[in-house]
Amino acid sequence: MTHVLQVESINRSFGDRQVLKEVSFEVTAGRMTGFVGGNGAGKTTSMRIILGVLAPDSGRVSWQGTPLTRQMRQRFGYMPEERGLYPKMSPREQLIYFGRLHGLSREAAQRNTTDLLDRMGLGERANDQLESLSLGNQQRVQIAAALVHDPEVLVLDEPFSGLDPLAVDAVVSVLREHTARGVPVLFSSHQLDVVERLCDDLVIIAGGVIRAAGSREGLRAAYTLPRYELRVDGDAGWLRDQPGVTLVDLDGARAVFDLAPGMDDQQVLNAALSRGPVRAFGPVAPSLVEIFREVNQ
Ligand SMILES: Nc1ncnc2c1ncn2[C@@H]1O[C@H](COP(=O)(O)OP(=O)(O)OP(=O)(O)O)[C@@H](O)[C@H]1O
Repeated sequence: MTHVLQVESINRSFGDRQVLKEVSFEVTAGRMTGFVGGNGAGKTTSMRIILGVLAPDSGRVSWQGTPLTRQMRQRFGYMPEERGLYPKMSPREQLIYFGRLHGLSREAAQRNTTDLLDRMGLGERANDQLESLSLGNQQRVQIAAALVHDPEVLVLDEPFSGLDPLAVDAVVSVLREHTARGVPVLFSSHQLDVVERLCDDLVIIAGGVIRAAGSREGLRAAYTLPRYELRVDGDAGWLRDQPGVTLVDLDGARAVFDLAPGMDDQQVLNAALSRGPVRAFGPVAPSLVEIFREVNQ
């Protein structure tokens, strides 16, 4: 398979503590992949190994079917957990510097810098000293630094932490442009609501082991309970006596219920319709928070 960043059977220990165990997952071109896991689960360690900052004890990482080399990684964009900008330099100087470091011509580096600073809402602060910017704005510069050389692959460690909702949207729109051009994007986050909103694929890690991976919809479907929501005009209490129905929550006209295996949800819908108008009826998809809790149990 081409155009896929492949992490294959990575193991890594620190001393006698194994923190990554046979970690395998893929980041597909043109998709935003959210990497989620609790504190100490192994996200940063995995990302460092992808970028070659840290060596695995065994396993490998490949891009487009070829094991990564230093030269290939030069074309990657990486936002490390430990932010590494120069406090006395201006955002503009830093971004041009990083662009040049990754092989861009001066003109291309300047062009990309101007464009990115504008897109990130930093145009007016472009020439201020970085340390005079708010933390959220410094974070935007850090993200821009990972993007300035038009990377082939993007790996971002907690890019959204500390950003206000408008900044999150600005960053997401820039990242979406990269995915639209076929760039695979891997980002870690603790903000499950943000991940849920913007990722196409998900990788969930706990205790150094990949617990679940796949498309957001696929995971939701896999973890969907036989749980439904019904909203009617009157009282939905009659559901109590409906065969196969176990009420989970009843709030007058709104009910959440589980349906026994093999029961036909359409029978319940018909029963509801025979009593009056039905305003909503359908399966309840689990939130990412619920999936996350379940795989961490
Ligand atoms: N250089 C190191 N030396 C020793 N232990 C380390 C080192 N780096 C990471 N670890 C350990 O490896 C485990 C995984 O850490 P890692 O930073 O990858 O987790 P994480 O999922 O990124 O966590 P968080 O969400 O808290 O940032 C942790 O138990 C951590 O203490």
